Amino acid sequence: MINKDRLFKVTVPATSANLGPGFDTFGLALGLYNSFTIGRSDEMVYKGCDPKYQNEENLVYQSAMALFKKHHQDDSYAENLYIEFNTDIPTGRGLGSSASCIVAGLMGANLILDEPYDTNELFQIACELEGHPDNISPAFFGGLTVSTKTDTGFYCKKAPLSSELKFHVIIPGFEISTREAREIISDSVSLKTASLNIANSSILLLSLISGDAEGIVIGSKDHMYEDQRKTLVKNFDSIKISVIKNGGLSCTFSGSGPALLCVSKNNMLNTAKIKSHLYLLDEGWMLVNLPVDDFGAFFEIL
Ligand SMILES: Nc1ncnc2c1ncn2[C@@H]1O[C@H](COP(=O)(O)OP(=O)(O)OP(=O)(O)O)[C@@H](O)[C@H]1O
Ligand SMILES: N[C@@H](CCO)C(=O)O
Repeated sequence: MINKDRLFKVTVPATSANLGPGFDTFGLALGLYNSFTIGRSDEMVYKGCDPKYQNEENLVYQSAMALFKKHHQDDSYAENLYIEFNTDIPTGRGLGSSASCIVAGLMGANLILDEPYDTNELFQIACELEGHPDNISPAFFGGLTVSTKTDTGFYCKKAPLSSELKFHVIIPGFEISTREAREIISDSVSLKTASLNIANSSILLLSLISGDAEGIVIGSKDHMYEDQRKTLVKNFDSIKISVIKNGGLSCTFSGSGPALLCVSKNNMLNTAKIKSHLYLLDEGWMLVNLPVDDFGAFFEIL
C-alpha cells in the first residue's frame, strides 16, 4: 500500500554542463523537466519508469537510500518506496538526466524524513554521488552556475546571464553514458592546455554575463576533451560548422554529450537551415530551443 498522505513531487530541470572549456565547472539549467512523485510504500513501485531501470540500481532509489542510510547511520538500511516517473529529459544525452534522479531522490527522501537536512547538505551529498558538481549545481539552484571543490566540500556560485542570449540543444537519437565519455579523455593535460582552458572559460563567463558575442565565440573553445569525445559522435564537425555558419556563436558538447549546446544572440540563429542539414544525417538529430530555468529543483506536497 502506498502512503498517499505523504507523497511528494520533486521537479528538476535539465542541465547542460561544461559549455565548452568549463569542464566539470560550468552548468546551465534549462526549461525541460523530470518530475518524480515519491513516498513510502509497502512494496517497491517504479511507475512510469523504463523497465531497464526498475531495479535496486535505480538512481532515484539509490540516492534516496543514501540519505536514509546517512540519517539512520546504518549502511544496510533499506525500505520500499513508491516512485512515479514523469520524465522529459532524455537519458544519456548530456542533459543532466542522472543529476535529476540524484537531486529528486535526495529531496524526496529528505521530505519523507521531515527535512532534517538543509539545501547545502543535500547539495554536498548530491555532488558526492554524481562525482562532480557541474550538473548538480544548476539542477539545485537554477541559472548559470560555476562550481568547485574545496577542502571542506563543494562550492557553487550563480552568475547572472545576459537576457539577449538564446540556447538551443541538438539531441541525437542515441545515448553515450557519462562513464564512456569520461573514459575516452586523457586524465592529464599540459600546463599550456590547462592555461588555455582557464583563459577561455574566464572570457566565456564574462561574455555570458555581458552578452558579448565575440567573447562567446573566442571563449567557448575547449582544448581539453572535445577532440577526443567527438570521435564518439558521427557528424559532430558537420553540425558544428552548420551552426556557426547559420548564426551560432558556439556549438559545444552539452555535458558529456552526445547532445550539443548552441549559444546565439537574440534571433540570429537560422534554425530552418540547421534543421535541413540535420535532416540529411542518419542519427535522428533534433534541434530544440530551451529557455533558461532560473529557479532549479522544487517540490510540491500532494
Ligand atoms: N528517466 C530515468 N529513469 C531512470 N534512470 C534514469 C533516468 N534518466 C537517467 N537515469 C539514470 O542516469 C543514467 C544516465 O546518466 P549519464 O550520466 O550517463 O547521462 P546524463 O546524466 O544524461 O548525461 P550528463 O551527466 O552528461 O548530463 C542512466 O543510465 C540511469 O541510471
Ligand atoms: N563535466 C561532466 C558532465 C557530465 O556529467 C563531463 O563532461 O563528463
